[in-house]
Amino acid sequence: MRLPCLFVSRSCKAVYRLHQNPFSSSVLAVPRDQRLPVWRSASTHFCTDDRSYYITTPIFYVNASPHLGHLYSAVIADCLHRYRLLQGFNSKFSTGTDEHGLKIQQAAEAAGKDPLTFCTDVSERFKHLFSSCNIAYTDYIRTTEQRHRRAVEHFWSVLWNKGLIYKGGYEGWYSTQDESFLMPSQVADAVDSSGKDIKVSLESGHKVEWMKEENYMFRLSAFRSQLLDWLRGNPRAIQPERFYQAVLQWLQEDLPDLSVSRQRSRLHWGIPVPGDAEQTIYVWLDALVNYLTVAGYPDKHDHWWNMAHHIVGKDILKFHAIYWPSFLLAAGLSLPKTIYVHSHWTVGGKKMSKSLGNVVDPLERSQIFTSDGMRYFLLRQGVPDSDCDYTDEKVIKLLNAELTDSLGGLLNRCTAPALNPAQVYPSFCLQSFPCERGGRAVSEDYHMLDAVKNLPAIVQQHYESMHIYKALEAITACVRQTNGFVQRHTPWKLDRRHTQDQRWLDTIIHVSLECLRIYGTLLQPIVPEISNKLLSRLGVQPGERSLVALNFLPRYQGMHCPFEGRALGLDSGVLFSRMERQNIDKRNEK
Ligand SMILES: Nc1ncnc2c1ncn2[C@@H]1O[C@H](COP(=O)(O)OP(=O)(O)OP(=O)(O)O)[C@@H](O)[C@H]1O
Repeated sequence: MRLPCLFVSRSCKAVYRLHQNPFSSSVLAVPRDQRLPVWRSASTHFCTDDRSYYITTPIFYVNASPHLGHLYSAVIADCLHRYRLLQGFNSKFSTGTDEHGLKIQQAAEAAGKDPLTFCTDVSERFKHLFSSCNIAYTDYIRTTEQRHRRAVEHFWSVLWNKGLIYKGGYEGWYSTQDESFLMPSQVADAVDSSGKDIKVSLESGHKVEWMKEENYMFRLSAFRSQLLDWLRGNPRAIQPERFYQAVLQWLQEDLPDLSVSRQRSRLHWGIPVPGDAEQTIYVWLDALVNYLTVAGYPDKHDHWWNMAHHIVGKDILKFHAIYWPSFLLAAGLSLPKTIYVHSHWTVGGKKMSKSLGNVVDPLERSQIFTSDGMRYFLLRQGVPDSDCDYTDEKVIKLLNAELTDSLGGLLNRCTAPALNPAQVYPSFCLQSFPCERGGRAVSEDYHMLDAVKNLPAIVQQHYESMHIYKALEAITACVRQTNGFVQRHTPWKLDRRHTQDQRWLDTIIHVSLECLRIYGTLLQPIVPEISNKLLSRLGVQPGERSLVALNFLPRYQGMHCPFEGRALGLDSGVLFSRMERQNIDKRNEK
């Protein structure tokens, strides 16, 4: 049975500041049994209690080309989507572009293009980036599409008919850059580049202006207690925990009604308010509804919507954790199951952003470091709780150490004709590596087996909580252990002419290939091309790569191993080529 699941994500401005934390380097504790573990039924079943799962990811604002931060949101969502597919879910993964609003109206004017042509051009750049980086979305939505307009108009009418939108006057601070309203306490004095006194948002640093106009207001203030009930009853609704706490804190503050329209004379690039051609719907209300549009709203949508999970940058948390759930409660719709929040990529300690112009071009970097190289770096170094500074040096060092040397080196050792002249998955000998002591294996080898046996469950737990870097930490630690296993037993010194040696040599290779099979399978959501290359080299067929019933080293448990004796796949070269600083500098100069 295929199970449903959908991802959606969206872009916007910085409204939240966090202290930069050093990376957590927690090494996952793998349970150890000092009595030399004898394990049974190691087959790992990835089940969730609720077999119907639905998850979503952001749409990106098209006022400029994509940068590395945008790719990061998409890669996280893609990784989780692929993970669900490998579990046998029917996963729906939605991304796309947010195309209305004053900033786009202004950017199009500046570019001398009509807004739709401008949006189409930038939207295509996002699509191109995503296809270059293997972002396997199933739905791509543009907020300028007719299906979305219909959904927004319907949504608005539901809120209006319930009396939750009313016509009123808005007067207050507004940041066009952030497309957001601010309380007086969120505004500070500043001086612009020409020495003029201005007011800025304390959170984003962007200029704010006093705005006074008649428009439609949403009764946000009516939803505070329902939001608190929702969060208190669902402590894992917003992850990581620090962001959940931040939202609870915001809910202690003032929650005034929200202006949800603009005068059309100021903003014409947007969806008109149904029944009032003088007003345009607020870009955030418009954009957030994209998640529903993709789910099928206003037609049949429950199937997907009741299982929605969002991936968002911390800059758009307030929109997703306060405004969006309030809109949904108002419309009588269920709330997202989880809002996964990630932090920012910085350059020299400053948030990478279009406005600051300190962006890293993700397309160019993925051409240099490969798509999988970039994906691996972003997911291995990106920590949801804290910001991370980007440098090319970090990428080179990480990829060379973990993909080229550690994983690639292990595969190369175990498949090279010198150690594996028959080019097969060799036999495992239980006498050489018995469940109890007495063979040629030593205690570290048993610990390694135990660690690799437990790895799928540990990785699953980290994928579930979006701590992908922890999943990679755990995999890397196991790869290191397997390299240590090979190094310790120096199979190249064994003499194939002696039966005992030959059996032990084959066993060492068999165990190492089994470890590699587990690593390759678990890495599929992160580095799909590298995993495919690795698994194909091991002779693992596409139908044998699922996370369901991933059974490590069945021969150790006295079970049949379908790979034993099977010919290896073709050698298609090194797993991941070494990155040389000079070559990258030369490419950068071009
Ligand atoms: N530096 C970053 N690190 C990680 N993710 C980012 C970063 N910048 C943007 N994002 C992701 O992209 C989304 C939207 O970003 P947006 O289009 O507003 O870009 P921006 O560079 O922040 O724009 P601006 O410079 O105009 O503020 C964010 O919510 C987040 O998901």
